[in-house]
Amino acid sequence: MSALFSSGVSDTDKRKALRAGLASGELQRWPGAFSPLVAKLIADVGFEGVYVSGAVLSADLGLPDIGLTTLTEVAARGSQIAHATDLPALIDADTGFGEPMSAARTIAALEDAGLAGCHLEDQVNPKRCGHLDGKDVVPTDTMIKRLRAAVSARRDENFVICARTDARAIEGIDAAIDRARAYADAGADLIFTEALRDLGEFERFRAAVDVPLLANMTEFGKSDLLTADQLRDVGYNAVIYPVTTLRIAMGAVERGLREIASAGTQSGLLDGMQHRSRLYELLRYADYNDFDSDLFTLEGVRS
Ligand SMILES: C[C@](O)(C(=O)O)[C@H](CC(=O)O)C(=O)O
Ligand SMILES: [Mg+2]
Repeated sequence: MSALFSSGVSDTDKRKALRAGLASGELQRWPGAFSPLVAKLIADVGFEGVYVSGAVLSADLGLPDIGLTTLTEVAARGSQIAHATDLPALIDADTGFGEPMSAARTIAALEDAGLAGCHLEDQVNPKRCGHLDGKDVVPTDTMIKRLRAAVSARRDENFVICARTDARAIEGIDAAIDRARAYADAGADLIFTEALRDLGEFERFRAAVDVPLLANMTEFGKSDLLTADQLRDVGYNAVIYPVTTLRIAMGAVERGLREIASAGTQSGLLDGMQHRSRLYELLRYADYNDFDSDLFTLEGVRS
């Protein structure tokens, strides 16, 4: 069981766990945590890791996902989420927050923040959601510079640097595969294959690239929603559900607010709510009480 106050597993050990998961041949499932509390729930339900989404981080601040957030904001929220769980957390670093030297600094900041890895994408700035039209990619050699800078700044060799290619929707699948190969040669540990259409495209990617691959099962986008079994059978190594928990929560919040506005009470909503006792269980309320009473007893002994 994890420690109180913060994670009981060191950043180094989480990174080793992430690497081991990627090498295990088992599909690593990383739902997005929109808060530290959600990260605790993800661990409790039994997933292998936690994802910290840029789209969610922006939306949570009331902003669209168009590259407005700063490294400081992303690293700070990432740190809160990463330290709330014993699971490794992979964070969305967008385009690296600037030119290659800034991408390098991003890696240092995210390592310091306790993340187990991050992804950098080959979009131009300002970036867009990978499932929307109107995005664009930088030339391959520009992305390679971004990646090389990132890799050279890494101090913990186990920190996972994932390269995301957005090229499928712009240049087609063959170009996306060529880019993935080039990014792996530049030192990427994992390739995020953004906005592939269907199972056949995931299969093509898997057959063409021999580094670990990550699938993005985001809703209302360009990709079919494939099951974990389908992705496992194709040989993908990791899957993220980046915005899913936020969409579930916001759907419920909106329905609830409308009911309170119309019915004048929330009493019809109680069955759908997380109970106070379940919240306290997740937060380990009783363990904090024990900790506190131990302290109290200790003081009693001293006086
Ligand atoms: C994975 C992603 O980069 C994110 O920020 O979570 C988004 C998800 C989304 O907007 O649905 C993306 O795919 O660009
Ligand atoms: Mg993103």
